[in-house]
Parts: sequence; structure tokens; C-alpha cells
Amino acid sequence: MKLSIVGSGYVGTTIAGCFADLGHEVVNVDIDEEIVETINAGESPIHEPGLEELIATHAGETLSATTDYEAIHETDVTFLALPTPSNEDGSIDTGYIEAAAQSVGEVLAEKETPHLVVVKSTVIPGTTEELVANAIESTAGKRAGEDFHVAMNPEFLREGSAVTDFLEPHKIVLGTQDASARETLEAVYDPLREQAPGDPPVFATGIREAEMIKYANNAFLASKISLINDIGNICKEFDVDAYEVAEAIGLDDRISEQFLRSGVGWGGSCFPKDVDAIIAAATQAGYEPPMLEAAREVNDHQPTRMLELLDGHVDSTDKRVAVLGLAFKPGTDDTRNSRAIPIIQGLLDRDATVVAYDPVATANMQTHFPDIEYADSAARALEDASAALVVTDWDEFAALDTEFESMAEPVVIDGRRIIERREGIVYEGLTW
Ligand SMILES: NC(=O)c1ccc[n+]([C@@H]2O[C@H](COP(=O)([O-])OP(=O)(O)OC[C@H]3O[C@@H](n4cnc5c(N)ncnc54)[C@H](O)[C@@H]3O)[C@@H](O)[C@H]2O)c1
Ligand SMILES: O=c1ccn([C@@H]2O[C@H](COP(=O)(O)OP(=O)(O)O[C@H]3O[C@H](CO)[C@@H](O)[C@H](O)[C@H]3O)[C@@H](O)[C@H]2O)c(=O)[nH]1
Repeated sequence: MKLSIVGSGYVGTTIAGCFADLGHEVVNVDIDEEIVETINAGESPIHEPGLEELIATHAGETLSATTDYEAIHETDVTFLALPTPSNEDGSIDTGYIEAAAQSVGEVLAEKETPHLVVVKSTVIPGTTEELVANAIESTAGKRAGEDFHVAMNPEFLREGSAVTDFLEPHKIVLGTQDASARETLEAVYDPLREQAPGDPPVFATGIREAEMIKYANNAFLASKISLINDIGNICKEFDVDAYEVAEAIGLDDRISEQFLRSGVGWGGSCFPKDVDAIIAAATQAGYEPPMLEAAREVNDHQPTRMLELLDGHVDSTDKRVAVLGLAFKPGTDDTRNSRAIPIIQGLLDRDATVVAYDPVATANMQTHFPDIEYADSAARALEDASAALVVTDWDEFAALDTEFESMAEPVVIDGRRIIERREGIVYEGLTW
């Protein structure tokens, strides 16, 4: 099939590369010329394992990119993979998706053949049927459900494993309001289902349900981490190892072993904004969700607890303090809502000299903190430091050993359980 994908960020580029690999003809539409040129040159605009290869293989053949919305005219289905960031009050900012939907409508005004517009972005229930459909109707001069169709197909991929997650999903949720839209979407996913291991289930549902499933998925996972962090904080008070506790409770299928790694908490472009957005939307609708508010509160407090552990060992005023890990998780250069941000800010508030290191995320963190020192290796960051705070669980940190010997004071505060306790360093785990 011929697919257009509007928005070529983490989600849009990943699904474009994958859909092209599955045999579809794909065009990415983005307003960012640099991204478009990068894709057309056969390169990936984001750091994501396996994506570079997919783009290199298909660019110039079944995959292309453009800033010109007219490209949508030649396609059957358009996915909207636009940002849905937070407003200042935490509520969803639908400005990008509305603007893109209007631009899609302008093209659909001149299109005679059937067209399906699929919202891939994470949006509050009602957004697809109301805001997106209305925006297209207003510029296309056509009727949703008659002249064109809308659908919602939430995405569950994780950064750092986006390609594998997309090609091997645990479920495919198709939110539609009519049979023709569902059949078209099923046809888009048929090649994926044929090759994916374990025949992933297709969950066909309504549009609003599909929108809510995405928030429920993320809210549940974020809350699970906050719950193990809450339990982990209790463990720390009683000198109990929260990781042993987690391993045991994870053996219960009803709990499951996943997302039980306690520490400095959840960051990234999704959990914080999506938890905020669903709390804001629910509150506006008349229900203040206490569990989700508590999950957020625990998460907001974990970096403070990490800094307090540091204070118990070192007065960091005018001392060099190493921050190991800047990405919000390993395997990505994304620093959006990384726990490293409140950690670095807390160190600066203490008048510490921050020396930060990350294998791939330095450039992105420089936009948040242009004036701190960035080291080109973990070893260099540790030199003469009076403490090290481990914020991201990159594998290479587990291999650090004699490097700690160059520290002025070998205090290591581990927020991710990645460093082994050993002689020669003063080691504090956040929840163990
Ligand atoms: N990042 C993830 O892991 C992930 C996973 C699942 C779902 N989501 C959701 O998917 C959506 C997209 O997230 P993302 O991380 O890919 O965003 P992103 O910020 O990485 O990419 C968005 C892209 O949209 C482009 N854009 C902005 N306005 C445009 C316009 N009017 N026309 C064309 N292009 C435009 C930007 O230039 C950018 O390249 C969000 O709703 C997010 O919550 C993200
Ligand atoms: O046991 C755990 C697991 C994760 N994290 C942290 O949680 C955050 C999010 O991690 P992860 O879920 O692996 O990454 P994301 O790429 O943000 O993916 C989440 O957000 C995406 C965007 O909505 C969804 O598509 C995915 O299903 C969902 O897992 C990171 O800061 C992790 O360090 C923990 O602290 N402990």
C-alpha cells in the first residue's frame, strides 16, 4: 500500500523504515528540512538500533521524505506521528496535530479516491473524532466518515528498541468507527503480522478506547515503577535489598518481573507527559485520580532522595561531582525529562562543579545545561571528583573498576543498580 507518515521523529521515522521494510511504499512528511534531507540521503535522523540499516536499504526506493504535503495525495493512508507535548499545566498541547491535520485537509480537498487518516500520536480520548476530524473537514471541505475516514492506532514502541518493538509488538490496537477503516488498517498491518513472531493479537476497538488504552498502558507502567520505588524507599530505611524483594515478587505471574527496577525514577518523552496529560484531562472532566498523582509525586521525589544521599557523604560546594548518564535510559540519545536534569540542577543549586558524561546524549544535554563540563569518557569524568552519581544504566558503567581510583573521594551514589559494591569505594544504592 502507499502510506504517508506526517512527522518524522522517533515514532514517524521508525514506523516509516519498518513499513518500507514490510513492502509498503512510504513517504515521510516533515517540516524540518534537515530531517528530510537526512532520510533522503539514506541516513537516520535519530539514534535507534537497526533504523540506520532500514533507511539505508529503502531510501530512494520505497522510502522517501519531503516537506511537501502534496505527497499525501498519492497515498492511501496517512499516519499522524506529531508531537503531543504538555502545556504548562500538564494538559496535552494539541497544536502540532491540529496544524498537521489542517495541512492534510488541504491536500484531501483535491483528492477523489478514499483516504484514511490514522492518529499514531498519543492523544486524549475524543481528540481523533473531534479535533482531528474537524480540522481536516474544515480545510478539505469534506465529511469525516463519508469522504474520508479517521482511525486511532496507538504506538507502544520504546526508545532504544523501537525497531524491534514495532516489528514484534505485544499487541496491535486498531481504533476505528467503521468497517472500511478497520479493513484498510488491517491490510496495512497484515505483512507485519505475517512475519512477527508469536502472531501478535489485533485488538479491534473504538477510537476513544484506543486513545485511552495508550494512556492506561503508560500510566500503569509508570505507576508500577513508582510503586517499586515506594517499596524500595521503605527497603532502604530497613536495610533491605529492594532488588531481591523485586526478584521474588516478580516470580508471581500476577505481578511479573518487568518494570520492577527501582531507582531514580522514570523520565523520557512519554511517561511524564502522558501521566500529566491524563491527570489534567481527568481533573478537568471532574475526577482527580489519586493513584496517578501519587505515582507522579514518588517519581518527582526520587532525584531529591538521591541528592540527599550524596549530602550524607559529601558537602559538594565547590567540589567536582561526576554525573554518569544523561540519556533518560540506555540505548538512546534522548534526554527529554531525563532524571539527570533534576540531578544536575540540584548539584548546581549546591554550587558543585558538575562533570557530566554520556556515551551518546551529551549534545542533547548541552541544550539544557550549556555551561557545565562534559567529559569524553566516564574515566575522565571521575578524575578528581568528590562523588559520582549514576543516573542512566548504560552497560559500560558496569565495567568501571580501577577508574574509581582517580577520584578525590570515592563516593558513588548509584541510582540504577549498575555499579557493583566493592572495596575502595563508598557505595550507596538508592533503594538497596
Ligand atoms: N517517542 C516514543 O518512544 C513514542 C512512543 C509511542 C508513542 N509516542 C507518541 O508519538 C507522538 C510523536 O512522538 P515522537 O517522539 O516521535 O515525537 P518527535 O518530537 O520525535 O517527532 C515529531 C516530528 O514531527 C515534526 N513536525 C512537527 N510539526 C509538524 C507539522 N506540522 N508537519 C509535519 N511535521 C511536523 C517535527 O519536526 C518532528 O520531526 C507523540 O504523541 C508521542 O507521545 C512516542
Ligand atoms: O523497571 C524500570 C523500567 C523503566 N524505568 C525507567 O522508566 C523510563 C521509561 O522507560 P521505557 O518504558 O523503557 O522507555 P520509553 O521509551 O519511555 O517507553 C515508554 O513510553 C513509550 C512512549 O509512550 C511507550 O510506547 C512504551 O511502551 C513505554 O515503555 C526510563 O526513564 C527508565 O529508566 C525504571 O526506572 N525502572
